[in-house]
Order: sequence, then structure tokens, then C-alpha cells
Amino acid sequence: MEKIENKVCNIAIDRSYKFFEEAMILANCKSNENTTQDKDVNSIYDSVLVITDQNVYNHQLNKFIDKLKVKTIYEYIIPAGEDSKSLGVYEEIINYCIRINLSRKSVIIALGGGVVGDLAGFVASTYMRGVDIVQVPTTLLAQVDSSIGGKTGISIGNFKNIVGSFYQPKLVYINVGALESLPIEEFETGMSEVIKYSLIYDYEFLDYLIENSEDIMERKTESLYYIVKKCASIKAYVVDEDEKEGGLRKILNFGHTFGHGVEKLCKISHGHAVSIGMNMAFRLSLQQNIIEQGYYDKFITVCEKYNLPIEFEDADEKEVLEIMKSDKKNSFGKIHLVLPVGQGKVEVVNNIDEEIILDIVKRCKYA
Ligand SMILES: NC(=O)c1ccc[n+]([C@@H]2O[C@H](COP(=O)([O-])OP(=O)(O)OC[C@H]3O[C@@H](n4cnc5c(N)ncnc54)[C@H](O)[C@@H]3O)[C@@H](O)[C@H]2O)c1
Ligand SMILES: O=C(O)C(=O)C[C@@H](O)[C@H](O)[C@H](O)COP(=O)(O)O
Ligand SMILES: [Zn+2]
Repeated sequence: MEKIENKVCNIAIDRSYKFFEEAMILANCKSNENTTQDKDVNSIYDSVLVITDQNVYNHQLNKFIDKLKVKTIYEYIIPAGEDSKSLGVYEEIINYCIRINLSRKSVIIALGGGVVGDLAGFVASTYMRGVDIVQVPTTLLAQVDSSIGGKTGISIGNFKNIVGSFYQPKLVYINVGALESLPIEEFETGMSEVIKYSLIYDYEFLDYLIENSEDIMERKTESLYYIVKKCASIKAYVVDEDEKEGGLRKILNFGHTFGHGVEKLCKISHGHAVSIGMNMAFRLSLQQNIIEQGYYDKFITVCEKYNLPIEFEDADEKEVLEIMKSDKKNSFGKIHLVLPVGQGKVEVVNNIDEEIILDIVKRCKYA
């Protein structure tokens, strides 16, 4: 087990669930400035609620629970899929917490992908004004991105994560072995956020992703471990610098202003929406002569290597623009976009006319 720790993040990375309890106890001792190492989880929490979804329940729950020696453990299983990030499912879980009399001295464990993590995080941040949450991400996307940094949320209608909170997990426990049972399309979609890190922060990593695509696609444990650790470290650094997205953290939103515009309308996965959104941002930078064609070509190459889409279909570009206008980064009536400005570098701009944005969206629509 390796650790990535800073002021706000407490991450353990491993190849199994073996050291989960140990990591929980260490995390608790650290945050409570308690040096007593002989505690067990039962003396820290009076009960544990594991929130997961149906697929993770089938593939991962038993492997995980086997490693958890706690007296009182509850399980809540949500339907798999994005639609569970809703007020309705949120309310059902809160009702369940009330029914089992979950106390403030309990811990919620989010075992699953970004949907489980965002929803369970929001439940934890609001139930009784906050109970501890531990993230145990089981998708590639969740391991490299959603489980880290404390953004929680649910969606209302077509508006993604429009209700939520910043609420840091006590611990993020990443078992890269959990990715074995992940369907190929979910693995590929997670690669979109992995590629994002190379484009916002680490250009050499982009070369690594292009050159090692076969090993990564074959999910060789050491390649997975390397990319998960690399991305988790970048995210932990950015969040530590700017926890509440006042400045630097906006770079993690690269591809998302455009992407959230198409995600709900086209009913596509988050990762696919992000690769399409990054393409739109690239096309805009190219059109504005901010980047060179060669860099854009490299972006296309990496998307091809991981079967990621760069165009959308079945949505009206004006509706996409309407959703973009409600992005959380916007202010004073201006759309704020994160654009590539050079190799491995992005910047936030707010001076692009809406007609130009609309034109770019249109050009990225599959003809
Ligand atoms: N909070 C953040 O910072 C942040 C960052 C990125 C994305 N997100 C959010 O994350 C969500 C997308 O997350 P996701 O891509 O993980 O989707 P997801 O949670 O829907 O998981 C994808 C699918 O994989 C299944 N699955 C999960 N783990 C599995 C495993 N080990 N074996 C077999 N099947 C498994 C799930 O049941 C689901 O069907 C979006 O809602 C997005 O907005 C949040
Ligand atoms: O952690 C962040 O900050 C991110 O922006 C990471 C994104 O990958 C993620 O999809 C996030 O949920 C988007 O946030 P939002 O504020 O645009 O809803
Ligand atoms: Zn994202």
C-alpha cells in the first residue's frame, strides 16, 4: 500500500482490498491527531453503511466486505447508472439512514464508480449535517478522478451536478485490482479523464499514454497502477492548492463546459462527453491560432488509441449552448472555458463570443 497525503487528501493505493482496515485506522488517527494505533474500526465508528450499485454489488461487494471486520454493517444498493444521481434516490437513501437510525458516529463507504461516489458523498455531507465518508472507487474514472477532491453532487434535469457540496472523504482507498471486472466500455470511458491530466498538466504523460496503449488496454496491473498513481497525484496536488475551485482547480474542468452540454442531451457516458468536450476546446484553440495543428493531431491520435469519440450526435447545438450557459464556472453572464494553450497547458478564458462557441459545437456534430 502506498499513500498520497496532503492537507486535504488522504489516498491509499493498492492492488487488493487487503489493507483497507489498516488504512481506515491510520486515516482516523491522522485526522484526530490521535497516535494510538491499536484501535479497530469498531471503536471508531458505531456502524458502517456501504452504498454501492447493483453491478458493483455483483462483482466487488463480497471481496470488499470479507476484509471488513465490523460489528454493524448496512448495505444500500442503488440502480446502476447516471440516473441515480437524482433527488429521488438521494431522498430514498436519507430515509434509509433514518430508518436504521444511522448516527453521527457512523461512516458511509462509497463502493463504486463516480455515480455512487458523488451521490454517497452528497448524502454524507448533508445527513445530520455531515457524517464521515470513505471512498472506495471501483471504476478507472473514479480511481483517477471522482473519488478524490471532495466534489459531491446530484443532477436536476439536464443540469449536471447542479446541487452538491465540497466535502472531503476521510480516506480514498484505491484497489486497482477492482478494475479486472470492469466492462471494456467503462474502462475506455475512464481513459478520457486520464488523458485529460496529460493535456492539463503533464505533456510527457501524453507520450506515455500513446506509447503504452496496448499494455494499458490489456489492463496490465503495473501499467494500471502507474497511471492511477500518476493521475491521483496530480489531482491531489491541484485540490490541495485550490480546494474550492477559486483558481487552479478549474483546469480539472477541461472538456467539461462543452462536455456537460452534450452528456445529458445525447445520453452518453461522462468520459465520452469529456473527450467530445476536449475536442471542442481543441478546435476552438486551433481556430483562434492559440495552438498548432500538430498538437491537435496528437490529441486525435490518443483518442483513437482508446476508442474515444470526438463528435456528438442526436442533439441540437443551441440546446448544448443553453446548458453551457449554466456552467458553475460562469459569472457576469460570460461562459468560462478551459482551453488548451500549449503542450500540456490550459487556461481559463471568458472572452469568446457565443456565436463562435455555437459554431464550434456545430462543427463537432457528427454529420
Ligand atoms: N466528483 C468528481 O470530481 C467527479 C469527477 C469525474 C466524474 N464524476 C462523475 O462520475 C460519474 C461517472 O462515473 P463512472 O464513469 O465511474 O460511472 P458509474 O459510476 O456509472 O460506473 C460505470 C459502470 O460501471 C459499473 N461498475 C463500477 N465498478 C465496477 C467494477 N469494478 N466491475 C464491474 N462493473 C463496475 C457500474 O455499475 C456502472 O454500470 C458521472 O456522474 C460524473 O459526473 C465526478
Ligand atoms: O474535481 C474537479 O474539480 C473536476 O472538475 C473533475 C471533473 O472531472 C468532474 O467531472 C467534476 O464533477 C465536474 O465538476 P462540475 O463542477 O463541473 O460539476
Ligand atoms: Zn469529469
